[in-house]
Amino acid sequence: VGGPAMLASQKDFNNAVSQVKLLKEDPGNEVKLKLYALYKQATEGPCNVPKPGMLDFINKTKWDAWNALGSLSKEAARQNYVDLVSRLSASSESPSPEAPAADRKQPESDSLVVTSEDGITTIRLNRPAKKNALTTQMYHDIIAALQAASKDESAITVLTGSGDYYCSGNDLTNFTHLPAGGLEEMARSAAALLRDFVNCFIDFPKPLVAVVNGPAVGISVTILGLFDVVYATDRASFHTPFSHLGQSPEGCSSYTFPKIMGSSKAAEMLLFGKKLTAQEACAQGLVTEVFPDGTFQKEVWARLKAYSKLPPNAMRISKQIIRNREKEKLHAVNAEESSVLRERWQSDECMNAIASFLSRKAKL
Ligand SMILES: CCCC/C=C/CC(=O)SCCNC(=O)CCNC(=O)[C@H](O)C(C)(C)COP(=O)(O)OP(=O)(O)OC[C@H]1O[C@@H](n2cnc3c(N)ncnc32)[C@H](O)[C@@H]1OP(=O)(O)O
Repeated sequence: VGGPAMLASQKDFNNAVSQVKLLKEDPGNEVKLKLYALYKQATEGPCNVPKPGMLDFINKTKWDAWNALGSLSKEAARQNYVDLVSRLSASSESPSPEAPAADRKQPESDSLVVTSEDGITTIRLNRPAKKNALTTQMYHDIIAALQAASKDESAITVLTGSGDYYCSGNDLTNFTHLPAGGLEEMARSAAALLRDFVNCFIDFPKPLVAVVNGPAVGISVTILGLFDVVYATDRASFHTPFSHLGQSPEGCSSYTFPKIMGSSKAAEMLLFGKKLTAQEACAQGLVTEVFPDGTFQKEVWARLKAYSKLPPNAMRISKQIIRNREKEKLHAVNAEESSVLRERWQSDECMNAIASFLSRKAKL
């Protein structure tokens, strides 16, 4: 998806190692620890040396930082090291510390806005005139934004929407741009994109928060089961009209929804398209907390800013413990859901439903 970004070379890495020694300002212990861990990972690979004893405090702290990088590849660690040094060099030359996302590759279109501030990377769906419906380009951009956020300096990542909707799900006109290979090829490439997109949520290593600023439809609802926390305005609703569209569940919801809310509540949503209010979604465990619309943004962001000051490694590790044993299962579910949808998208039921929406005969 989108092709892998070019990773830093050994020469870039060696230059960065020399550059660290020339930094004008001491970057502080936390950053030095991160540099140490990345250096070890880049040169020796994952930590497999014995853990120092409790009283060997300094070496134990260093070991913890290295070990927290888990199975990060040598190449990715080298890239992260080079990025970190380049940020440190830039900030020791310029007085502006508020640009942690300046080196982030910006999305290809204005329909997605990615910012990083106060330890929070925010990915904002920005197509309010179309209720933030997800175009093919937006899926690619969200994948890239999540990949960048997983490596940046922020502690927490947030997905939210601009305007009155959170997201109206897949842009139904995505299905009207038939490639040369016809419907079959369209369904194949959409299924591959869906699988990559959902995999990024399954694998995302940091706390991931949905700030649901309005109604949510389709895939924007199903992936909520892969978020760590979901805050919603009391104006939000949660709608998965798959049967109406001749489609079937995705985003691992066929597994996460029954687990979260019990099989019969999940079936009412996923089979019959029952739309939940924010309060109902909260009572069923899909939403963490509902806020009055008037104070939603203020209350939620104040809370997230406070959470973003918590030790980031502790949050990552806690997330790993909570989620890791499920990962294999989730990847299998995602693969199955994507493959079933590949068939569904070629069905008459689905084509008729989409044609009906596009010709304005039906609204959900
Ligand atoms: C490759 C991965 C594929 C993953 C598959 C995922 C499956 C899903 O996500 S299924 C869910 C698909 N979504 C829908 O079916 C929602 C369709 N939209 C609606 O029913 C309504 O637009 C609404 C209930 C969301 C909002 O109704 P409202 O009356 O308030 O506003 P509208 O005038 O209808 O919308 C404004 C504007 O936005 C366009 N639009 C809204 N949603 C979509 C959409 N999902 N796809 C394409 N376009 C959408 C709508 O057509 C209007 O456009 P115009 O102003 O140009 O008429």
